[in-house]
Amino acid sequence: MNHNPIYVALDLPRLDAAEALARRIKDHVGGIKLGLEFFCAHGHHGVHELAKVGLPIFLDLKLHDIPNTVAGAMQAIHVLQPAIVTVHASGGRAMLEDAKAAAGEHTKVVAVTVLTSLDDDDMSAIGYANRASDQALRLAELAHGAGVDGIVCSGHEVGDIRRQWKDGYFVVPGLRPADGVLGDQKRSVTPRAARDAGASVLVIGRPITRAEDPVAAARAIEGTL
Ligand SMILES: O=C(O)c1cc(=O)[nH]c(=O)n1[C@@H]1O[C@H](COP(=O)(O)O)[C@@H](O)[C@H]1O
Repeated sequence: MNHNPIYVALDLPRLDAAEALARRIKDHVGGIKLGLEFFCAHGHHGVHELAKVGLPIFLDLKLHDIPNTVAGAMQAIHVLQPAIVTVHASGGRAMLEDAKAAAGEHTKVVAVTVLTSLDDDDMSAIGYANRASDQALRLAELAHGAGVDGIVCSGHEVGDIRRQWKDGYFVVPGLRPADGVLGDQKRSVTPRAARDAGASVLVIGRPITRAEDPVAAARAIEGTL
């Protein structure tokens, strides 16, 4: 892979700290992911500030609402020109179609299938009959049919999904180096395994942001790819 597929998840409460960390590690990652924690705290201003670092911005808003509302939200973020935006695949086909239609020309819309923090026990507790991997495959098929650019899934199912959707754009979070602390992630693989299975983007947060030396951690992970 020529370009660096790592998007660092800057799930940090402080804007100055997020910006400083992004500048330190920018030569070892390919993009910056800003999620709900960051966006709820710093909004458009925060995204504009982080965009100054010069890396593509992945706006992980995980939109999940009726089609009209999601389309309106997509339009409201045009001005931020994100490279990638997330919506939930379980919002349904019409929502996915309208999200894609409302997205900016250069924004990839990717649909979250089954969160990497969920395992098979969680699935039955939520009321899904399918196992997590089967449900991820099913939602990937729905997203493909709805015409979005790709999906978010775990490294456990990205290989199967890649076989069925050859040119899809696949974001894989929940990644941990071989000796990494899982925390709240339940469907985890190593960054290298996810890349080998067909991931387009590797989302990595705490293994870099909470490392004693984030630059060394990012460089070490980059070196395994
Ligand atoms: O959409 C996401 O990026 C996402 C989907 C998912 O299923 N699991 C998941 O962990 N994420 C995000 O990926 C990042 C993972 O962070 P770490 O567990 O710290 O590496 C977080 O910002 C999550 O919000």
